[in-house]
Amino acid sequence: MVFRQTVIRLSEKSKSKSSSWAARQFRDPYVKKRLSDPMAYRARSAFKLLEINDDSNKFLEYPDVKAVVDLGAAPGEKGAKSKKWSRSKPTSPVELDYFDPLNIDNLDEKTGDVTGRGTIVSVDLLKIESIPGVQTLQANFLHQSTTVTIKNVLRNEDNPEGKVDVVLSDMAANVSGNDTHDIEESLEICEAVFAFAQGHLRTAESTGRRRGGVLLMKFFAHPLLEKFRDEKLKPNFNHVSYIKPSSSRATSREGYYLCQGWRPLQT
Ligand SMILES: C[S@@+](CC[C@H](N)C(=O)[O-])C[C@H]1O[C@@H](n2cnc3c(N)ncnc32)[C@H](O)[C@@H]1O
Repeated sequence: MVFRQTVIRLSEKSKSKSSSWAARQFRDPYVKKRLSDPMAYRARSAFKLLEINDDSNKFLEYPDVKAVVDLGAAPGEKGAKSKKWSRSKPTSPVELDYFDPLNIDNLDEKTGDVTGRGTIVSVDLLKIESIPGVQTLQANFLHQSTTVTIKNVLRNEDNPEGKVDVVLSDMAANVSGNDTHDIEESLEICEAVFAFAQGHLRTAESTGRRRGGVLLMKFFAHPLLEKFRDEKLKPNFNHVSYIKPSSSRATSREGYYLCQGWRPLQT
């Protein structure tokens, strides 16, 4: 498997730039254009992420957020069907075929240079088209070797332990129609994501922020998932909330747990 190397250059300039991330995003006419046209987004999750970030004390925008792991990152049906998603050379800025919703790499769309403050690793069973500034990995997250690979990608001289500041999981198995089976799969994925957080998430204490160390995960509503939240998430995070973004289909039983402030019971 091939990785596109992220160029990491930490500068005061890029740090201050990133703090006004959302404001810039919404002022940017090209982003506005893409917001007005959902088909121009590679992934529907970009909308959910923007919405959740905006409504939740903008957890992605802290300058200390330098490593993000994005699980289940391949575009959904809508994005994949979009013609605009092809990798052909864009003829004008509004036809750019990528959008990094995290923007932590501060990609210069004109030059293609990446001058950001950190690393994004995107993982999916399906192939993810390359995104400038993002390291993509086609792999089964449930395999232990995937975790090892992610850690190796995250490791660098600024992050020798391969720690993560934010873990995002939009992973979900295909709905089978068998409720018991679908819930079991959702639980299995959530347990695996939690186990990854246990090994890799930076603690709130080490960031000096009560809400530092963030895990945002998709789940399918069911009492077993509530039990998981009460037994695993609540005791290990300072703040856990349930989120149903308006951009998530009302008919879907999907929801998100936003867990902020990792304070593991056992390290
Ligand atoms: C809801 S889709 C993600 C959609 C995408 N984030 C978007 O908004 O367009 C769920 C994704 O999780 C991925 N997935 C499910 N199980 C996985 C696993 N064990 N390892 C990696 N990816 C997985 C699927 O391949 C699928 O692309």
